[in-house]
Amino acid sequence: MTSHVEDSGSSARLSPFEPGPDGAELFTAQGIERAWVFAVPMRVKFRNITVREGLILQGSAGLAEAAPFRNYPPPVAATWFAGAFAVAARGLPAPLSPVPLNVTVPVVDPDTAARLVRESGCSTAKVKVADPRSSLEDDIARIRAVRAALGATGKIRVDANAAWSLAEATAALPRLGEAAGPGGLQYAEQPCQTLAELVELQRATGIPVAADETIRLGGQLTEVLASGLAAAVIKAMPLGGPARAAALVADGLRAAAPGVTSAPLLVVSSALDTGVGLSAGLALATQLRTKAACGLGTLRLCTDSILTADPRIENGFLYPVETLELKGNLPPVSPEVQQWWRNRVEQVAAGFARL
Ligand SMILES: O=C(O)CCC(=O)C1=CC=C[C@@H](O)[C@@H]1C(=O)O
Ligand SMILES: [Mg+2]
Repeated sequence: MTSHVEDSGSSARLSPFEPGPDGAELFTAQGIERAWVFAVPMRVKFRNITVREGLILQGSAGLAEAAPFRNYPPPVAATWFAGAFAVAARGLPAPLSPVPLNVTVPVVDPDTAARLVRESGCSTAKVKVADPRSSLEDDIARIRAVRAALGATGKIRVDANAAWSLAEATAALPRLGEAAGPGGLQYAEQPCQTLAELVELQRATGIPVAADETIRLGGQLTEVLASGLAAAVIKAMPLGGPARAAALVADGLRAAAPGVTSAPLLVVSSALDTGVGLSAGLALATQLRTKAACGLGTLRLCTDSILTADPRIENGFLYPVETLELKGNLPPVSPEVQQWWRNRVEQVAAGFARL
């Protein structure tokens, strides 16, 4: 069920990044002084990813992360780059607050799931479900193991990454809620694809539902905030950086206010970022003053780090790191990966030129 990444390749990799001609022009216009490409192996396969890749950009205010997933469409990738340009040029607000975390439980066997929960110190767990490589019975066993490790008072969320039809989700969620035991599920994150399905599912099952892909890929943050869904998953860099993400949330909540009686829980989550992107997540959580456990504990899913010091996880909280500094002695990224990111930046530059 779980594919483990080879030990031999467990080191993070980092190389200076040479943009192509259009990318170089874009970087100069955006005040980017230096850039690097990174590749960090994952401990376990996570949403089909075994190596997390992306760019680190340095501007006058510091480091920023531009790491849209390879399969992201160009406009979503461009928004992510725009966010990185903003962070590199203007920096993050200070000071950043520590935030409570959820432990992220990938599609692993029940014993591994329980161990991840126990090691995390978190009182909220987010369990990945509905993976094509596993069954509903596997999901139920994983959730039971998580409940046993978490104790009766912990909260359990599940994330289906839009894998189910409305009918499948309507059948599966009550069973997962039962497996979660006391209190059931805190919420189910993106069980189905469309916002209409999510709203109908929450109404039909009475189980709280959160939107994720509808926001970060579908661009429907405002609609989600007005929809009556129980929670909204907000990711700083895919939404154009922490300042823009916070502004979009504030605008959306203002617009929704007259008709919506209860605002959704705002859950700031990682995009499997390095410590650079996670710092932007901390900035967003600080600005939104969200009390919900954040999905920013994902460094545990990686084998290694590109920074000399990362935001620190302690007792289920993430604490900011004062200075972001890249390690100086990492092995280089493969030519194929470097070329892929050169092409990605050329494509993003073409999009910016059309604006
Ligand atoms: O929210 C968390 O606990 C961790 C982050 C996480 O689950 C994700 C990070 C990156 C890509 C996504 O597919 C995935 C998610 O769907 O929320
Ligand atoms: Mg999600």
